[in-house]
Parts: sequence; C-alpha cells; structure tokens
Amino acid sequence: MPIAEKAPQTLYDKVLASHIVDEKLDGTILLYIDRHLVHEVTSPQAFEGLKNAGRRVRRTDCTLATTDHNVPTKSRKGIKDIATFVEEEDSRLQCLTLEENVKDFGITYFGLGDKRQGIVHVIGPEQGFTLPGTTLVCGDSHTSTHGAFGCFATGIGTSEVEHVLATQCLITKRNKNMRIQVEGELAPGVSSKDVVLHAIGLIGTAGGTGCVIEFCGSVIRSLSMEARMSICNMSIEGGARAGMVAPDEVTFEYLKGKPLAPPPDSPEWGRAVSYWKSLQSDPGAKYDIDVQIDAKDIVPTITWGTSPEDVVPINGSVPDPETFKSEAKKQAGRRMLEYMGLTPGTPMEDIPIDKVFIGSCTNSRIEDLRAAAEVVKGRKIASNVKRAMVVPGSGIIKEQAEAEGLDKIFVDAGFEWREAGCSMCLGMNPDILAPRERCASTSNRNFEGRQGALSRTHLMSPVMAAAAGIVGKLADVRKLTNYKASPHIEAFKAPTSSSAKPVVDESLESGDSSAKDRLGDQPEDSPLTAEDLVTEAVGSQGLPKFILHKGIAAPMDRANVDTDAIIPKQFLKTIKRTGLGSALFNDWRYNDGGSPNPDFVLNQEPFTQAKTLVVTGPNFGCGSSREHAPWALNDFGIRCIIAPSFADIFFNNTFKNGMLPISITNPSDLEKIAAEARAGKEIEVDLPNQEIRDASGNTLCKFDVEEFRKHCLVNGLDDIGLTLQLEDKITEHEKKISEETPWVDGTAYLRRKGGKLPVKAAKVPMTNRGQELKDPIDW
Ligand SMILES: CC(C)[C@H](C(=O)O)[C@@H](O)C(=O)O
Ligand code: SF4
Repeated sequence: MPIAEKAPQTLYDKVLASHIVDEKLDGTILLYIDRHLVHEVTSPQAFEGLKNAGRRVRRTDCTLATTDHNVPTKSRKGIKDIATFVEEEDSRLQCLTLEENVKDFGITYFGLGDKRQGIVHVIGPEQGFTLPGTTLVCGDSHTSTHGAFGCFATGIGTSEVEHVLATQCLITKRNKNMRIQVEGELAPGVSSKDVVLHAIGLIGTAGGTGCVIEFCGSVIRSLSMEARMSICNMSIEGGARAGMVAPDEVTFEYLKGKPLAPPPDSPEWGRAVSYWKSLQSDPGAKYDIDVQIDAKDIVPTITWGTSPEDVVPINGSVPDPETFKSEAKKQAGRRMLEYMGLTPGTPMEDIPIDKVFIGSCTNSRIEDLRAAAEVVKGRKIASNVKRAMVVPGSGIIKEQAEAEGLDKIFVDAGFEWREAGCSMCLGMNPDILAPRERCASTSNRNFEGRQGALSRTHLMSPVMAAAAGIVGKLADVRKLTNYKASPHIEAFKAPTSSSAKPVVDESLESGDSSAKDRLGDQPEDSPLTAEDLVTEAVGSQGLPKFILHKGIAAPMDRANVDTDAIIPKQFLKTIKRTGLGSALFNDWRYNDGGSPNPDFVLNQEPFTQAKTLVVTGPNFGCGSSREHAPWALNDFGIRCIIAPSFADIFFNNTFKNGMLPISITNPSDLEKIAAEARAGKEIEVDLPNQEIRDASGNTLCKFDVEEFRKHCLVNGLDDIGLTLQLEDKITEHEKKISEETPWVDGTAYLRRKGGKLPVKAAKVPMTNRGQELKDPIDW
C-alpha cells in the first residue's frame, strides 16, 4: 500500500503536533508547555491552590517570574527592598506574595533590584527564554507577543496557570488557522504598530476568535524581531488565541548570544537552527481565514474610540456614528464619542492631548525608543502637554538606551525617563491619567477607564506618540520627520560583554554550567519535600457541580464587553478569588461618588438577584485574561452567561470556576431568551440535556457544549487531578524533548536529579480549593 501523503501543515499545526501529550475523541488536547512566564497579578491564587493541594511546581527550570504590573516606575536608586519601595498597600502585598511564592517553590525570579526585571513579555525574548517551535504560556493576554519567534504562545487564566505549574500541561483544543499576509513596502512614517492597528481595523476585535494568526508576507519578513513582537502582541486585540511568525534568519540573528538560547558556537545551536528552519508553513497548507493586506494601503493609524478596532488614518476625521450600519453600532458609536469627548467630523490632527505614554509590552523595546527619540531629538514637548513619559520595557533596555544617549534626548525634550514596568498601560501602579485626560499612547488597549477612571486613550505607534508630544495634538509624524521603519539588521542585541554589563546576574554566575542550565535551578532547601508532592489521581469535587441552574436573568444589550469593564484594574490587586462581586462592572454600576447608577441593569429589581446574564452583543469578555472577571460574576451570583459569542480566554476561565458560558448563535433563539430576561422572568439552564427553558418549563432552545467541559462541570471536577492521571504520558513527552530538542529542556537540574522528577503521591489527596478528596476521578 502506498504511504498516504502527509497533508501540508501550517507553522501552528507543526508546533501543536509536536506538543500533544494526549488527545480525546471530542478534540480535547493535553498540550505540553515548554515555557511558563509568571507575574504578580495572576499568580497568587494559583500558588495558593498548589499549596492547598500539596502540589509542587513540576518544571521550575521552565518557569520564570518577574514583577511588572504593580511596580512604581520612579527611580530605584537606593532601593532596599520591595516592602519599603512599593507604597500602595495592595500592590505591595501582591509583589511580596510573588516573592514569597517564588522562594517557596524554587522559581527563578527577576525582582526590582535586578536589571533583568521588566514587562513579562519583554524579558522572555530578551533572555532567550522564548524560543522558536516551543509552546509558551503566561497568565496574561499579551503572551501572544512571543509568537513572533514562531512559537505557540498564548494567554491563560489563573486556574490554567495553576494547572501548568502543577502539570506543565494545558488542556486545550485545536484552533483554526488564519493568515494575514502583508505584501509590499511600508511607506515612510509607517511602522509595525500601524500594520497591526490597520489589520485589527479590518478584521475587528473578534475577527481572530478561535484562531491562531500567522503573519507573513514581504512586509513581515522585512521587519525586525521587535517589530514582529509588536504585531504578534496585538493579535489578542484582534481576538486571536495567538499570533505567529515563521522563524527565519532575523530570528536566529536575534537569538544569537541570548543568555538562555543555545550558545551560537555549540553543536546544539546548529541542530536547533535546522529544526527551526523546518517550521515554515508547507506550500499548500490550508488556512480557515485568509486576509491580504497591501502595504501601500497602510498609513499612520490611530484609534478614535474605546475599542482597538476603532481606527482611523491620522489624516482622517472623527467618524459620524449615524453613518454606521446597524442601530447597535450607532448606539455604541454615540456612547464612545461621548466618553472620548469627541465630535463627529473633527479632523484627528485638531485634537489636543494632555499626556504622552511611550511604553507597554507593545512598544517599549529599544527600537521603539530609538524611533521615538529620532522624532523628539532637538525639539521640546508642547506647552499644553502636562506630562510625557518614556517607560522602557526592561532594565536591560533602559541601560542600553542610556548607553546610546536616548534618555538624554527624551529628558531634554521634556519627557520623564522612568524605570521598567507596565506603568500607564494599565495604571495598576501610580502612573494614571486623571478623569477626562487625553493620552497619546503606544499601548494596546483603549477601553473605557483603561489608563485611569474616565481616561481617554488614543493608540498609536511610538513615532506618532512622540510627534503628538511635540505638536501638543494628535499629529502626523510624516510632517515632522522622514522616519522609516528600521530594517531588521538594526535589531537589538542583548548586551554581551563590552557594550554593557553582563545580563546574567551574579547569583547565577557561579558554577560550571551554561547560563541556560542555570535557569531555574531549584534551591536545595525548597520547603516542599518529595513526600509533599502529588502526582496521582487527585482532584474532583473541587468545584460546585453545575447541573440545573434556574433564576432571574439580567439582560445586557452591548457588544465587545471587555474584561476591564467587567472588573477594572484596581480590583486585580487581591490575592484571593472571592469578594469581587461588589466591584462587578464597577464603572458602569456606580456613579463618580460611589452611589449606584440607577440606569445600570444590575441595580434594578429583580436583576439585583440575577443568576444568569443574557448579553445580546457578540464577543463578551474580550481583552485581558484576568480570571477576576468570572470570579466577580460568580461572587455576584451569576454562574451562567448567555451571549452570541465569547472571547476565548474568558470562555475558558468561566469553566474553570464551575460556571457555564453558552454561545447562542441563532438570533431568534437569543431574542427569545433576552425577552424572558427583559420581562424579569426566571430562566432555567439544564446542562445534562443542553437545553434552556422558560420559567414554566417550555423549551426556548438547545445549546452546544464540549463533552469534556460538560463532564467536568456536571461532576464538579478539578482538572489538575485528571491531568495528573496521565503522569506516564507527560514523562514520556519530557523524555522526547530531552532527546530531540535538548535546547528546550537543557536543565542541569533535571540531569542532576538523575533524569527523574522527584514526585511522589500525596498521602492525603486534596483538591486545589483545600478540600479532602473523596472519590477517584473518572473521565
Ligand atoms: C493583569 C493581566 C491579567 C492583564 C492581561 O491579561 O492582559 C493585563 O496585563 C492587561 O493588559 O490588562
Ligand atoms: S498590556 Fe500593559 S498591563 Fe498588560 S502586560 Fe502589557 S504592558 Fe503590562
């Protein structure tokens, strides 16, 4: 019999296939995760879960932590420790909790005293922790950034963080393949940020839902790694699970000499490069969605509204919502303009700004700072600009920029030169906008309240933000300079020996192993001993079962409800899963002074008692991966959300908390349910029969749910326990990595332990919610 020809595969298909540990008939995949990045906001509850269940971190050598969201960006000169440096109490607690957890679990950590500290998506690539062909996760939606290296990198929620810490695997399913091909040459003044804003404008914030986007074409190939990262970073703003770029010479060049990449003169480097070259999508590979963009259609682009899809060319005007297609869109548009304080028809270049923010995981890399400095050099910020900040993505970038004199250029122009962190991208630290202040920002989200309550954000490229600072209004950089996106040869190289101090800190300097081997060496005195560890069938009954769910349903007629709206950033500082119900939809639910807004549905009777939320607009839960969103809904009493569609990460997060999101795509079915909700009547959700009924028991419609998820909900199962039952398969996969792609494993730690992970069954199996386990798990 002739051997059947293998179907052509995409880059994503190839990376996925090489990481599957197990696949169920319903398409549920247990995916091995090579790299796990951790930060202080989305990890406390995950570590707490591990402690409750007596579990350990399976691969400390593949886990890297830093603190970024909460950290002040004021000068760190003379810093003693985080406890005295971080003034705000909740932020301090979150940072300290991370420091305690990394010590307890033996995880490598870049803290504030370490120049490798920075935004989690900046430090991974910078260290060579991010490598082509790998799988990488982080409890953060912008994990998509790392896909620029040709790895499958995706944001996950806190329950999944816990799952990956415990098992080094993620339960997932196959995504669709989407291709965005950008051909031609970028015009002067146009950069990678314009490419991605333009693309999101075309596909919309839900355009990539359920997909992995492969960015390709001559424009992408011509871009530096920094520029490719900016593009992949914002794939999440296009709703995608991940963005990817096939690794090529630009990628290899960038990785050469990075501390955790294989040393360029080693045989491993040669093997790695030839493997990485094989990851290109095969000719004829099929894409479910194909988008072609001609570079000459891309001009410097900015946002006008409160969703990243609301883009307009800088030489355009504020759009008129009355020209929008549907009534829902018109309404949303009117609301956005009111929030943004804009009038239809105003030329974008006539809009004055108050502040400038150059930073964030989208645009805080050396190339971004160089480009912005080129624009401001020898100029001063306009007198109406109250504050202009430059926040480098990491301590290493800051140092490099200073070595090049960029700090001086910015300071001379009137910009503040800050320390590394997320800063005003999200404002969990003190860097926020005052109400109604307008900001020219290089970040990635312009949601209501994103940079501070009632803040107004316009997203743009670093050169455009720099130009806005100089002009004092949203400005067309092409009128100021002849800026041209740098060709990739100028890509940033991590400082080696002479240009700057070494990037590997003293604590990791000793010993004879390579830097890569040193990463994550588990301290000998790790407080969790082998006897404490759990690998057997544990879990189950960690969550309340979801079977029949009956109660009042609150109607919500909105599209693209983002998780920043469901639970604003100031409430993410908790280290617990509970108590967030009163902050649910905070900015919509309460007036400025804190009194309840009578117009908001959850303040009206009988909806104060709602157990289900019926949303009539698509893409509920888009944006940030914060699991605080389902926690807040759950704490309020809402365990079921019905909507036409959901953003992927939010959708996953709800299931992990014993909640059920139901996607009803048929408009007349959805309308029937919404009508019951508006009438203040109860509805009943029957999960075993996959049916929604009215208060009298009449069927309104049926719904779909994946078998595995249904099984877990109906039985209240903790899926970490289920995964740990596949210990043999996971170990088998780890052996394969060590043999076939040793640069990914590369742990002296593992070898020192004789190639075996020191795991044993726990004596008293516990659930991750701290309850004793009674029945075995069944799937
Ligand atoms: C805090 C974190 C969960 C969040 C994210 O997932 O994106 C943050 O980084 C953001 O940008 O809103
Ligand atoms: S989007 Fe902003 S807050 Fe989120 S990780 Fe990036 S820099 Fe930090």
